[in-house]
Amino acid sequence: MASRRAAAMARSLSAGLARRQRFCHHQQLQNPWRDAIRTISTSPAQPAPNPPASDAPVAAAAASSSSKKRTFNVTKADAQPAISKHHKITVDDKKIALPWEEGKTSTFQHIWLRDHCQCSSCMHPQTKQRQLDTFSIPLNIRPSQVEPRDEGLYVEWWGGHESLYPWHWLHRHSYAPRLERYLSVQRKLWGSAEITSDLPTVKYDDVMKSDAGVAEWTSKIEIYGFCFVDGVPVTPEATQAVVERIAHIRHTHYGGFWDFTADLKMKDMAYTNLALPAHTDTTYFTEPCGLQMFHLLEFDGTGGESLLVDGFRAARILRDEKPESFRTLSTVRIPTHASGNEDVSIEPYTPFPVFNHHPVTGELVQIRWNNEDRATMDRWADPEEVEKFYQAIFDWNEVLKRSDGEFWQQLQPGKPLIFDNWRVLHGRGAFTGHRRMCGAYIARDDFHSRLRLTNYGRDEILMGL
Ligand SMILES: C[N+](C)(C)CCCC[C@H](N)C(=O)O
Ligand SMILES: O=C(O)CCC(=O)C(=O)O
Repeated sequence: MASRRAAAMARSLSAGLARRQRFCHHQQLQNPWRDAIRTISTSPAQPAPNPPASDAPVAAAAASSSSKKRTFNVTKADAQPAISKHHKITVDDKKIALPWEEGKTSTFQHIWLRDHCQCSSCMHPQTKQRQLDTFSIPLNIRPSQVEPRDEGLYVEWWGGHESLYPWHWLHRHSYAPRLERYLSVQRKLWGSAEITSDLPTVKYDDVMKSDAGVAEWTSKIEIYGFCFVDGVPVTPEATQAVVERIAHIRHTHYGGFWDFTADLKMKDMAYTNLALPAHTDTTYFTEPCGLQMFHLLEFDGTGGESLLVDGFRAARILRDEKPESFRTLSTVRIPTHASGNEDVSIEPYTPFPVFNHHPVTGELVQIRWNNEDRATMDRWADPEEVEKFYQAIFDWNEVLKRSDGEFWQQLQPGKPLIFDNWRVLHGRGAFTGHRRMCGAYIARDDFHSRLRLTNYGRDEILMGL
């Protein structure tokens, strides 16, 4: 029995790892909880501190919920972190200390643990929203019993509410110390030569018929910053159906799904036959669009090639070669606007710099660069900064224009392109003749939702929330 179970565990874990290999073949996924099979230690139950005097505040909500039939919402993961067999779980008036087999000890404040109870009366089983009234928990709440069990840590609280915290949940959410890194994908930065020989592409049929196809598609967009879809019927309808396999379209003042030609129907230079230098779209929104799809439906003229530049690679080059300019473009906020159409004049609630970094990790997460949509820059903390800013954008432009970073491709009917508008800059050569393009925007968070769910599975994602 045990060997069959171990074999099943190994199979499901290796399947999980295999799936992860496909998703993250360009990165070392730092997820120790997925790479090691752990057993569960059953160290003896620890006597909890004496229950409080009878006049201690008891959480009314907790007391009433103990009468309802509840499930603990516990799904046992294939591999669980194990608590130490040799060190005891300790409980004081403020927190619980959990010694892990790996040698570290996590501490959790009682109020935090009670507030994060996963049972079906505290966490809505369908909506995964907290339905516990946090503010009914006494701030000085303490457990009346703590007991390690196979599935996890069992706690009975003052007032009788019972909680069960799966070991893998506790290990994942350990905050003192943090034990696990968030799921993160190491992106593959590219220059034109290397990407031309290895164009990220997926098949229309794969994308349309299964979420596994969408998993491959979204992971390639995340790793490379763009991806072609091969074999799409040359119609706006089929193109819209493909892009909606990722998420609903983000509507803007250009409409939802767009189908455009050089007719200036919208008062933006995209609706002309002019060349457009490398830029990111919608820099005038507080949140620029996440993905953008282009499908060339008709073209009978000359020119009109599409340009892609890996903005994260270009930013790294600028940082290494001209650190002062990189710093300037990471700090100087650039006003932007979209005011061509009579009925709009769009600006973000505040200007943003070209390079926007994650507030916690510091990593570069978003590039906002469109020199055409840059508004008048008349707010300088120090007017001496003006020359430094122009030097910085000249340096940035010089890097963007380097041929080893420019990937030029004439789009083909039937093979639409989708790209990460927070990372990859795009542009176009001037053209003659009739040229009809269709496509759409998708919001960044909607893209990431689909990326994570199709590549990691709902249980895994929910466990991390
Ligand atoms: C909607 N469609 C993609 C056709 C045109 C978008 C216009 C792009 C605009 N100049 C910007 O940089 O945001
Ligand atoms: O027409 C194209 O190929 C691209 C237009 C463009 O850059 C845009 O719409 O932002």
